[in-house]
Amino acid sequence: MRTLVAGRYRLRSLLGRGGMGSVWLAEDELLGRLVALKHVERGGQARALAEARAAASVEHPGVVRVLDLVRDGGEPWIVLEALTGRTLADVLATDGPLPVAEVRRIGLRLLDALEAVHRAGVVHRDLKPGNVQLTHDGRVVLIDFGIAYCPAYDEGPPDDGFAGSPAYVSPEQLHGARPEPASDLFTLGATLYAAVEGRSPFDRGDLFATMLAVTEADPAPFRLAGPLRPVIEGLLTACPDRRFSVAQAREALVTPTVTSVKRPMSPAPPASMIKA
Ligand SMILES: Nc1ncnc2c1ncn2[C@@H]1O[C@H](COP(=O)(O)OP(=O)(O)OP(=O)(O)O)[C@@H](O)[C@H]1O
Repeated sequence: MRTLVAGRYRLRSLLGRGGMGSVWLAEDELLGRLVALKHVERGGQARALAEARAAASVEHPGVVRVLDLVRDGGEPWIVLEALTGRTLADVLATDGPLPVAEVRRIGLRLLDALEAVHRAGVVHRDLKPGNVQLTHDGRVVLIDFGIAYCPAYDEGPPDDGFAGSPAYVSPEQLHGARPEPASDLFTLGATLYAAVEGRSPFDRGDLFATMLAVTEADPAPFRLAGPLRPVIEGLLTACPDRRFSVAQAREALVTPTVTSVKRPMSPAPPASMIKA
């Protein structure tokens, strides 16, 4: 494994590995500071450029900062601010479900981040516990814009069929609908459910059953959410037009007495949309 990338970034240690590639802690030897380097191993230069542009178009403390996009031996590396801490997924795996007050704080910070993302015209499309970094200084940061939709650069809706994480996507994503901000609010609901209940609301063990649950079933029973249940249900409303907006979710999080919203049904996805 090379240790110096683009003649400047000295790789120090592996921070994480996902479906698209690996993320390294590195030292920027020119400026003498630490950065995170994401080696985009799948999808090549075009995918890396799309990911870097989508994240770079948002300037907000709740969104990972993109510093550069470099090539080394023809391979793309995204240079990101180095975040401390762990992902929400890691925290849940080791510590179990979080207290209501902490989930409320995370929810409010993620709403701020999503508002900035949507104001920039971007749809993240992959909000889930594994893409939320909780830093040591209390930041809640949205990472991984690998499948984000950014109309300023994308010519049309993504042609990748279903993309996202089945246990967290919205029903309309499963149907291949044009990406809309409302989808990120559904995935926020699924993420907050997981944070307070300790598991995905729709994961049924296998891919097909999980996708059916997203489109047809109610979330798994609430046991620990307490006052957060109404806002999570409002966000998990199947019909995007009736789903909670950022403003409604924020209001329900700060005054958790909103009446519970019944989650309407939506049709199952066509079999052609389902990838193994
Ligand atoms: N800027 C950063 N600072 C510190 N750690 C990071 C940073 N970005 C990502 N990571 C770590 O690297 C891991 C993988 O990052 P990321 O989710 O961007 O990769 P991916 O290949 O797109 O993953 P996935 O397939 O899970 O979506 C994250 O879970 C996180 O632990």
